[in-house]
Amino acid sequence: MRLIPLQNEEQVSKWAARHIADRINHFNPTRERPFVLGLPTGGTPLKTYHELIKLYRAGEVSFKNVVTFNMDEYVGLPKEHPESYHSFMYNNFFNHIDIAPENINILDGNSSDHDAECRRYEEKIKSYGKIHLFMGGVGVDGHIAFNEPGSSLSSRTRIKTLNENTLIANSRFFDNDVNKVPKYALTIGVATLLEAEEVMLLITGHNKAQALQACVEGCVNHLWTVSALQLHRHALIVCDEPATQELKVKTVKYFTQLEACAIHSVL
Ligand SMILES: N[C@@H]1[C@@H](O)[C@H](O)[C@@H](COP(=O)(O)O)O[C@@H]1O
Repeated sequence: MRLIPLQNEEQVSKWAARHIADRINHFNPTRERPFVLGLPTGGTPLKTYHELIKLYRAGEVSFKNVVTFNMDEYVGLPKEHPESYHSFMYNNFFNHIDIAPENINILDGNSSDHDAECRRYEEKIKSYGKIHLFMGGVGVDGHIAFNEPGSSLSSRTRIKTLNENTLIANSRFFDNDVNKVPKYALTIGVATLLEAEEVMLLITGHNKAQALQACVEGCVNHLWTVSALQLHRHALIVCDEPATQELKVKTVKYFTQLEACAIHSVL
């Protein structure tokens, strides 16, 4: 695991955007051999999307030969709803870059057969071989994508019931009315995420401090699904200072020193 402790959200988003651009450019994708990028929604990655758009406009990266897979989508919310993850992705990212529409993959939360939709998604990922880089965020209770506490660490893409914490946290996007938040979502599984070649999580803010601690210092535990990252060969956590509040000083120092002198293997 690499932990990149930075000062603030702005630094986190610039670091993450630069990392994604570097990975794409190093891969040198073509139409026949695209770069496959996994993407999240949420407040945390918003600034990273803005930074990626800036890099694209500056000619420093192109998404022409990039295929994307989103982590999750609410069930039963129309695609056009302003809070659907479809709307989020198009409004905040896809409409501003040169990605081909046919290269965008987002789970369909309105399909008539959710199980078949989830199977289709897994098969589509497999058809590209693997996801090269999956960016993610984390919930206050340590969930990744919508893998709520207690989710199997070997789970695949499936329908999940959202727990009360998540409904309350996400009600901020639904007029602060918990009853307006969809009760179910389709989500990639923990195992789906772990199969990506590299996973980069963005963890910012005081309210994520316990999740970061569980991820870096805790035991691998299904109650904090983010801790499954410890099983990944190339897990990368980019965090700000407020998020490190629950970590031991020793832990932060250790990872800071590692970054200062590390030689990173090429994936
Ligand atoms: N399914 C999403 C997660 O993918 C996201 O990481 C989490 C935290 O979002 P935020 O970044 O807004 O705190 O929210 C939702 O539950």
